[in-house]
Amino acid sequence: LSYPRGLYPPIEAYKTQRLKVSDIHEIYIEESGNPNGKPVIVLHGGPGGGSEPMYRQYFDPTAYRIIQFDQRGCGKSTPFACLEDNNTWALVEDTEKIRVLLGIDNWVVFGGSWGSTLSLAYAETHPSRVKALILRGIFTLRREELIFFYQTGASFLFADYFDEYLKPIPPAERGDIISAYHRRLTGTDEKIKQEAANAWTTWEMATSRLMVDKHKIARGEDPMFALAFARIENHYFVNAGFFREDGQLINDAHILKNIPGVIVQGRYDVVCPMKSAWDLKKVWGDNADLVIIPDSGHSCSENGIIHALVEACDKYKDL
Ligand SMILES: CNCC(=O)c1nnc(C(C)(C)C)o1
Repeated sequence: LSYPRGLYPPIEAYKTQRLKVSDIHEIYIEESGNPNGKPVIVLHGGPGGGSEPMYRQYFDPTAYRIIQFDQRGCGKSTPFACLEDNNTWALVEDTEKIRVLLGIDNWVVFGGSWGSTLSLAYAETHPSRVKALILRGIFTLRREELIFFYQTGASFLFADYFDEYLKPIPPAERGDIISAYHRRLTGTDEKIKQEAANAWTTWEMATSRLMVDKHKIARGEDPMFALAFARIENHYFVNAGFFREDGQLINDAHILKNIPGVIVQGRYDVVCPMKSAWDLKKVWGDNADLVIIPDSGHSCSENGIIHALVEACDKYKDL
């Protein structure tokens, strides 16, 4: 299969700033591209994954004012890996605070994986602020999604890496792996905490692409990245995403009916299986263009995913 569209060239931020968003949290914000361009907010995954310079490259830098930030407790936002006062609705309001700070009326909202979760939570709360949604690897944090990836499901396809993910958890606790990891990721034994963070993160890095990428797996051994990623992800999961009900983001997707959007979904995404993209499309309706990439997994760096995301960003750059 050929995917002619690639990333735009790497660019640097032209402005960075920090914004105090609560008594304890301060977030790090970057702007790049064209200061007078069409604004787009880029919501990173995880939660707790932090933003990346590569995320700027989906956008035509002459057309877009690209805004990124590190969500609470990760990347350059502080305090590092902090779970206190860290929840979905606080991040939705942080996104609004950034919009107001930057003097933006409405914007394109771009997010993959957890970033798609946060994009949906934001758009369903502030629909009038969203010109279009560009989403990848739909994750709505339903119980069935968490069970599939963290308990039983993906384990059938990546049985080898699943055994590594199980290693820090004794057999007696394997009936509820997310809770078992929670005890270790929030405990007082720093060695056990780091070992759990590395194993949790490596599981996700190993399963993120159609073809296992040893280089990507290495991120699981980056102690700082793994600690924030694992602690914050697990915290959101044990709290079921802080939603009022299981399936809230799908149930409320009728709110998006008049918002145009593109959903880019890898057919073989085992981290955020395509059922969630399908269920979302059925409620969001005709304004959602579902693009299933036949030979991709979860990662935003798969060739087919990049091609479709760059096409989607070009489609909305004149909105
Ligand atoms: C369930 N978490 C999926 C997610 O949001 C995610 N997966 N990998 C990432 C990073 C690219 C941020 C590492 O985020």
